[in-house]
Amino acid sequence: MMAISLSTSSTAATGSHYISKKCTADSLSSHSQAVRFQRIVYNRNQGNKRLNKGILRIEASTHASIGVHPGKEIGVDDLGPPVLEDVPHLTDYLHDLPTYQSPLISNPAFSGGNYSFLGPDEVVARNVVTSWESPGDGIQFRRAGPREKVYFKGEEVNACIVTCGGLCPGLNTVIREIVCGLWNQYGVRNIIGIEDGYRGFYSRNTLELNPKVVNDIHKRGGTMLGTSRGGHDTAKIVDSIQDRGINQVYIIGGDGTQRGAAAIYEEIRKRGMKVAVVGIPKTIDNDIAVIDRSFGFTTAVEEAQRAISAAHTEAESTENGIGLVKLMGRYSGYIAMYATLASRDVDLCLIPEVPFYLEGEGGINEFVLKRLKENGHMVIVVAEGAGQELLGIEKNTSTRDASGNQLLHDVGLWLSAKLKEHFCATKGEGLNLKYIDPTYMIRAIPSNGSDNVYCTLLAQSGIHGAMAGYTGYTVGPINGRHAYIPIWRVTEKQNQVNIADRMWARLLSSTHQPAFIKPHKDDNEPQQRASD
Ligand SMILES: Nc1ncnc2c1ncn2[C@@H]1O[C@H](COP(=O)(O)OP(=O)(O)O)[C@@H](O)[C@H]1O
Ligand SMILES: O=P(O)(O)OC[C@H]1O[C@](O)(COP(=O)(O)O)[C@@H](O)[C@@H]1O
Ligand SMILES: [Mg+2]
Repeated sequence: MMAISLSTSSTAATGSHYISKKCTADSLSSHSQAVRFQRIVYNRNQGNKRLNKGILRIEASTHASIGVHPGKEIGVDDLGPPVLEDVPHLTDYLHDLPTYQSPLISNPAFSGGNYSFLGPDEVVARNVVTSWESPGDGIQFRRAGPREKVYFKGEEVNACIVTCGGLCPGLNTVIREIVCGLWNQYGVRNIIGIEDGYRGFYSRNTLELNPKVVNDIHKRGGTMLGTSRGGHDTAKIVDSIQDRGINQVYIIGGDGTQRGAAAIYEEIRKRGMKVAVVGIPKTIDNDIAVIDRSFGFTTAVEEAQRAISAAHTEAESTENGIGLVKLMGRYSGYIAMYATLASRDVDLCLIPEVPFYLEGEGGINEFVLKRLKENGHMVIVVAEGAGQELLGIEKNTSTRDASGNQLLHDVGLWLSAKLKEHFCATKGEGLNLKYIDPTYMIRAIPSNGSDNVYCTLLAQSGIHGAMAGYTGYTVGPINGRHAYIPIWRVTEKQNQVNIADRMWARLLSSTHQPAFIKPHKDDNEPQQRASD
């Protein structure tokens, strides 16, 4: 029985705001109902500070759901303003699906220890750093993990896995762990791999996957399934899913891929199919919003150290030596920033988020000459997307790849030429500049130990959600805990390095590089960049 009645009353004189709720004993057993209730309270109090001091009177046995005792009067502030950004569930559009006891209950790997299934009210908060004064935005995501009730019997699952977009260390590990997790934990026996990305759904054969086939793949870079850019045709993909009788789709890829996954989910829902769509976020650039970091990132940063060390060795072995390393990072400079922080040999790090300039006071030329004078050598790390505007690339006119991503010009070559030119003109002598561009070497490698563990968690979190009937979600860690995230959340914007954040400040204090704030032409006041 689901009977909720909300009644509100407020007295303007005192600013008290009463919300009382009467419901039957089992009415708020559903967490989403409890959260909806909290959201109503929160929304009602938004925009009116006085009402935040109001009283929420709970008159039902909802304490288990929202953590307070029945009948107790508590301030709205006691509850905080939680807003669950929930993910879709198959029962949102297929109302009478049967459920089954999770097979994990009798799995020795789980039942031997203190294993417990996740409750309906377990969530992960987006913000964990808040203040006494303000509890933060209250946004929460559903915690990932196994549920006691599942919506698929192992033997009825027909799963498929596809990898899309650029390579990333750990792709094979995720594939392996999805296969092994489905097989060993849920008794799934029908798992196929779609070859070569989205287009493989309708243009290629499939690979049969089982624990034996995937056993060693995590030791190799790349993806055993192949990948591609472009070629997403939603209707054709869903036709193929329907024709093959697939009912769980695991899609591993970056922001473009997740947009494709959202389109697939929408079409599947429109057709009323019992198919769970799971997005597993992947990108070497670490630019996926909401999640802590993307898998393969730490492996790439580690590999980048080899290039930076080589650049340093070359630079310090000659007079006026510069080692210049270009690292991946199309729109965000995370790899360059973390590789710089990890190395401590870097004198200058350039990223897309920080516009820079060469000439004049506070520019790169001045800094390079100064650092060479002080140390005799220097190391520069530049993210591939940095300074594109200086190379004369207009955002909307440049060429794009098959997925619509902007194709970049080589900022490393450009910077090498510019520095040599300036040094020769100023000093009348040559610069020993060695340009190292490891490009694909930092991503076409197997993942390191820590990324492997992370990939395992991602894969298993993804599987548990699909088995529990959730769909149309991306899985990933938020503040260290894995959660199910609505896909729109991770595609609405790309993460970029926040240069107002302390991590960038740490880098600046490690490199002592210029801030690239140009002196104002007229009054010598610093001119703030628009992006600051
Ligand atoms: N807006 C979109 N809608 C549907 N599919 C998309 C969209 N953007 C990209 N894709 C598809 O996602 C796949 C991977 O995208 P891409 O941008 O190359 O890599 P990534 O997913 O790593 O960002 C491609 O097959 C591409 O066609
Ligand atoms: O594989 P391609 O098409 O050369 O792409 C190179 C680009 O891929 C990236 O590794 C990012 O790829 P994704 O967006 O697919 O994760 C960028 O760093 C780089 O600019
Ligand atoms: Mg991308």
